[in-house]
Amino acid sequence: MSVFTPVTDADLAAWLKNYAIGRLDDLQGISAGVQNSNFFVTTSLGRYVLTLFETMPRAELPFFLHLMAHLARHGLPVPAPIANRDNEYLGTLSGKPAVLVTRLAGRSVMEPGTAHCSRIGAMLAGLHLAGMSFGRKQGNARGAEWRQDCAARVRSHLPDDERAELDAEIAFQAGFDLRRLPQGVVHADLFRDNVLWDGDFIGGVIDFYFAGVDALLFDVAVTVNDWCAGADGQLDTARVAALLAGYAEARPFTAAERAAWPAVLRAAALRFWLSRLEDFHQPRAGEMVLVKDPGEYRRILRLRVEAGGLPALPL
Ligand SMILES: Nc1ncnc2c1ncn2[C@@H]1O[C@H](COP(=O)(O)OP(=O)(O)O)[C@@H](O)[C@H]1O
Ligand SMILES: N[C@@H](CCOP(=O)(O)O)C(=O)O
Repeated sequence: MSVFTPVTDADLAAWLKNYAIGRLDDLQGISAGVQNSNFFVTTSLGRYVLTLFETMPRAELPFFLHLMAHLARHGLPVPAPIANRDNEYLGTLSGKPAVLVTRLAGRSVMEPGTAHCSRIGAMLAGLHLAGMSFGRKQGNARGAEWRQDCAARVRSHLPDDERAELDAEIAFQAGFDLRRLPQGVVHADLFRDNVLWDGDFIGGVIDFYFAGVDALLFDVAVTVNDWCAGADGQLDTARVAALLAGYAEARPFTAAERAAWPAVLRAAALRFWLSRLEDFHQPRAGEMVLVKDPGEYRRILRLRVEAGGLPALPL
């Protein structure tokens, strides 16, 4: 979505009295996104995005909000959370934890070229380096343990051949520990639809609500699987090379990362196959709900498993 929880103009206008951003002019539900309810909010003083958190525990939210504020301070183009008159980022609206952030300029580019991929690689490395000085710690909510648990939840919904594929990948990943690789704060969902372009420049990186501490290479793999694949899921070697070179210029890869790369690409593909399977087989109710195709990530995973000639990480 999605809008799972509606917000009325009257409720929002009353809520905004606790902020210093003027009076409400317009409120529009946003149909993109899958996990939270999002709205574009225009006030007499500016343009914002309102997010109502649907399922995440309230205690986990300050990590994301302070991370965005931290990265914005480090010059990265991320939404800045807006503090209310009590100096808090997080409030409550329609019974849900809620935040306002700045609305960033630009549009997603869904058919990126090598120049886009090079910038994305550089920005991701910048995000990882800036994250090193972020003091709060919270694990990746879609990390290795979640992947095992989610597989156990969805496998009974699958036909035999698909279940066998899933079981085989879970067994493979169980023998592989991402914690041996360099760790840090990862975005964990840096898909094309989470980046807004302002001409040739990155105008915004959004959707930090899957961020957490994990292997930095996992983030690179999530990003490569989305930005550098064709419609058939095959990797485009020129885009992969551009993204990895852009990244490595700021943070060179380690020998352990180079050895682990094929397995990490698989872990990253598995993570999105699983979440899409869960959303597909156990959908949540809502006013506008977007469900993404699990088949796309099953295919991507299969290709990464079969791949002989995966582009290597640069030295
Ligand atoms: N700060 C922002 N600035 C501009 N657009 C935004 C911003 N945050 C979200 N959006 C828009 O809302 C859509 C859904 O947001 P997203 O964070 O992906 O949803 P979800 O939280 O459900 O994953 C995005 O695709 C984008 O169009
Ligand atoms: N990027 C994920 C889904 C997460 O949704 P988002 O709208 O929060 O990016 C996917 O493609 O499965």
